[in-house]
Amino acid sequence: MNILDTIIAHKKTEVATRKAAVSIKDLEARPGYIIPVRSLADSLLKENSTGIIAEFKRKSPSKGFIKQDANVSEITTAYTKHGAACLSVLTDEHFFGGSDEDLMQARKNDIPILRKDFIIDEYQIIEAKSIGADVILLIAACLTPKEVQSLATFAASLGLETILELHAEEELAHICDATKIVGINNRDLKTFNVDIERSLRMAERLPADKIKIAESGIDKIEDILLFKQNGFKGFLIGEYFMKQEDTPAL
Ligand SMILES: O=P(O)(O)OC[C@@H](O)[C@@H](O)c1c[nH]c2ccccc12
Repeated sequence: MNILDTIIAHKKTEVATRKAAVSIKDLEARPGYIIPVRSLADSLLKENSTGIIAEFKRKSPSKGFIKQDANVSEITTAYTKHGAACLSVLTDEHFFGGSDEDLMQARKNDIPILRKDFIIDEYQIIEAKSIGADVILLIAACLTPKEVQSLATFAASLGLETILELHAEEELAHICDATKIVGINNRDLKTFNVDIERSLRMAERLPADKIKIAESGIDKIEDILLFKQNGFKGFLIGEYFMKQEDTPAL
């Protein structure tokens, strides 16, 4: 089993446990459920947008701990103050050391928030809304095209946007009407190899009407300029920011 298979197997058990513990009715009654949703698409298409999607990530299976004692409130507020277009908060506990609580703390910032997790079930989308997320991620490598279509349509019915994450050309068939934002992950989630050029190669193959985001391994302004020249509107950056002693100016 590769790491992605391991994560998904674990996620299935986790979702079953969560479903048994908290009913959908209880999720819908949470205060976060009724707060207005902020649009990532609108934020990225603003003329003066930095396009930066700044991620809060304590650890990852590929890197281990990046910043174990990181303070989510301080870091996400600094990201927002320095012009991030969106926050991304890992909520997966087991592999990434995140939590729903982290996202709820980040929610005090008035910009869109991506719930970064491995979504395989509608329940997790209701959960995302209940903790104040605006955007969810659907990863093509662990879903069928039909599942993407159905989960993205469900998210839209709750007012949430979806980023469809692609890595390989074979996954282009996962693109559907319900997903207007497409992220290209430069990191292969099965091997952890990072190749920045991947975004550029895949970009040529994407329909023109999709908003394009480059994800992972970005640590230079030159990378961002190159992505911009190739039509990317968003740049998802985690490790580079999390490794800084001070949160860097954008
Ligand atoms: O830390 P990086 O290399 O800047 O990458 C951020 C983000 O792209 C990465 O965390 C990510 C992209 N897709 C994912 C899916 C699940 C977990 C994590 C991810």
